[in-house]
Amino acid sequence: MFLPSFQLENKVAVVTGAGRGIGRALAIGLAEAGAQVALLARTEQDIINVAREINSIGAKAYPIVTDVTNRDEVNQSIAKIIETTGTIDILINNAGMNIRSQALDVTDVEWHKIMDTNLKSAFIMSQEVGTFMKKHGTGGKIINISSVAGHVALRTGVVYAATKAAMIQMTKVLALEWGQYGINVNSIGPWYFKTPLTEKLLQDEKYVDDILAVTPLKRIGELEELVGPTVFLASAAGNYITGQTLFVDGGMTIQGF
Ligand SMILES: NC(=O)C1=CN([C@@H]2O[C@H](COP(=O)(O)OP(=O)(O)OC[C@H]3O[C@@H](n4cnc5c(N)ncnc54)[C@H](OP(=O)(O)O)[C@@H]3O)[C@@H](O)[C@H]2O)C=CC1
Ligand SMILES: C[C@H](O)[C@@H]1OC(=O)[C@H](O)[C@@H]1O
Repeated sequence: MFLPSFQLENKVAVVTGAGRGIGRALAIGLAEAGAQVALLARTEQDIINVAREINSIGAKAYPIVTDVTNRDEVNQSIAKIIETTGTIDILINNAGMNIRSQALDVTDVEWHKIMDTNLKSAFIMSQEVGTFMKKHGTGGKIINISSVAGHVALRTGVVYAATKAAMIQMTKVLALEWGQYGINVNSIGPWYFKTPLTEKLLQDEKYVDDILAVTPLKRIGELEELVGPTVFLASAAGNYITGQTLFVDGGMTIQGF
């Protein structure tokens, strides 16, 4: 037998930013692969709605209102997940936001908002879940949702780009430190996908033309095309992959001239 399992039966996954967009899609996809899924976000109704979608396919979901930039709330939510399920096997650091300012216009408030939401949250979630995984001794999978913006220069803001580049480097160092505990740490780097974060931009035909001009596959990605690579990295099929960033980008990051 050479084909490993892509199934996540009996696994417990935690998804941050699971109430909308990519996080919602990843949470449902992980549940479809067999996982129980804890859904973390600040808007209770959003995560309740996603939990209902997951329950409707016969899977278990745990909506837990959490501001993942707040260490105390993170600790309380992780303790609640472990108390309820007994374990955490998979962490998806997806929560993120952007304020698309030119560098000279960025305020301190904007800096801290983007840094805390995109980078600090991923780090404190990884610290708290990594502590459990190390102590529990059964390893685990941590997947950070970075962006092509962390690898090539986009016009969507320098602070956001810095957080996404930092996520890629954080992925490598955590993979180095935690490999000995059987914890795989990887990143996914999406190009544009239609979500509430990008919806207005993707309604602008000229903007979409600009996107497609630098996208070899000449189309915007579908959310299920992010779910597949994420489930792959979260499953046994990804057991010997760590410290890597998988760009799910229609070829955008290889486009030269
Ligand atoms: N859409 C795209 O084209 C791309 C997106 N990405 C990345 O993918 C990730 C998801 O993006 P996308 O789905 O588009 O974004 P959305 O704005 O659609 O969703 C963001 C999610 O994160 C949650 N969130 C935001 N702040 C916090 C917080 N402090 N605590 C807990 N949850 C929080 C939101 O819920 P709530 O407000 O209720 O807390 C929401 O559920 C982000 O990291 C983004 O950078 C990367 C490349 C491209
Ligand atoms: C592709 C980027 O991650 C994405 O594009 C946007 O406009 C968002 O603000 C993000 O930067």
